[in-house]
Amino acid sequence: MSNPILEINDLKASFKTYEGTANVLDGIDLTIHEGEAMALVGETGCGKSLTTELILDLVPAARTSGEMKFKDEVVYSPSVDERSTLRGENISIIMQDPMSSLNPVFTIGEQMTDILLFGGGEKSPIDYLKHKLTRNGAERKKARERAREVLNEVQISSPERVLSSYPSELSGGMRQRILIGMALLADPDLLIADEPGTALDVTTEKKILEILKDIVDNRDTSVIYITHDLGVAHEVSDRVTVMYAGQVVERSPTDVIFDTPMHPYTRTLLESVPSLSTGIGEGSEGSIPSYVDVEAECRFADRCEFSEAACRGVHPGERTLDQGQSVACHLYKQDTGGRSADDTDEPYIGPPPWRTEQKRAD
Ligand SMILES: Nc1ncnc2c1ncn2[C@@H]1O[C@H](COP(=O)(O)OP(=O)(O)OP(=O)(O)O)[C@@H](O)[C@H]1O
Ligand code: NI
Repeated sequence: MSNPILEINDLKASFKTYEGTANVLDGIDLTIHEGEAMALVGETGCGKSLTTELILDLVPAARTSGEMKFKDEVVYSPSVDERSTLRGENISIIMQDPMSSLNPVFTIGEQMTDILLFGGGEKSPIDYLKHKLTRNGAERKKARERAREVLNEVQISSPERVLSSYPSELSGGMRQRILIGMALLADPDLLIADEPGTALDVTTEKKILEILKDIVDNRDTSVIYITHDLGVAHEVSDRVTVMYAGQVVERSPTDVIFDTPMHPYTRTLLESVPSLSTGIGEGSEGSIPSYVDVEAECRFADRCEFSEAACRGVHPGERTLDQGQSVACHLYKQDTGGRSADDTDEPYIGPPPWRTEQKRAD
């Protein structure tokens, strides 16, 4: 396997709310390798966006702990007060909502060249105007040329026209492509795509995902796709990380997880992927627990048909299985004769209970 580009260790994040402290992220570990496409999957509110926004330090209200490394450089650690900011340099994020990420009063061309000339960060209006007036025409022309290049890359066939347009003059699909283009301007080594295209109709969303996948394949960029849909993950990713209520419950190569989901939550997610024949997913019952006073150590315990006393008292820990899969679930301790996840050197590799039931029925 290639080198890790991003490593996150034991990331925790909480918020002060009127009801008390919301402990949202509960020790997230993530590793992305060079050139790898990872899908971060889980239902709404489970902390997918928060995890990736913390990488870019976009959540000032969050109280955090843990360690983060990007290309072997420590960007965040409990011993360091100030985080170095990676935004715009090596990591780009494609936001979910094209309309709120584009400025309605500037043309696409102006917005793209401004990113190239002044960076994407916040500036005071005075600084901004000063810059804008002093930059020379040649530089601006070069920036516009580069903007045209990335618009080609996102398969926009009339880049000149688009560069002269205002966001409101373009379709939703077009705007989403532009956001992808903007994320590419900085030539990022890691791209984070937060549910790209989900605000659009299904056909357009599919097209957006295809374009994105082509770009990622061509550039060999590492990418994190955030999605609530395992069907999407199947199309675009090499590896899947499943989150539930601020915890990672399972990781797996994409092709393996569809065949053998190990965590009961992954299984319910799979059942909610619309089947090709009926087009209707079953969905799963219940919703994620409140992050204020989460009691169970496995946060899925309340919704899990296999839950037992241990699930509420002890965090299951993550155990490595065959085929590059790993799972955090007490189910996979039972058949090891009661040994805990930490002291066993022969991890339980038997099938999940629903598989055994299937076999009996056959
Ligand atoms: N600034 C904040 N202040 C308070 N709570 C926050 C803040 N940002 C995120 N949260 C909480 O963190 C939890 C996780 O949110 P997040 O947006 O990461 O979920 P998600 O998995 O991306 O969901 P979705 O699929 O709906 O985008 C939510 O309960 C949310 O209320
Ligand atoms: Ni989100």
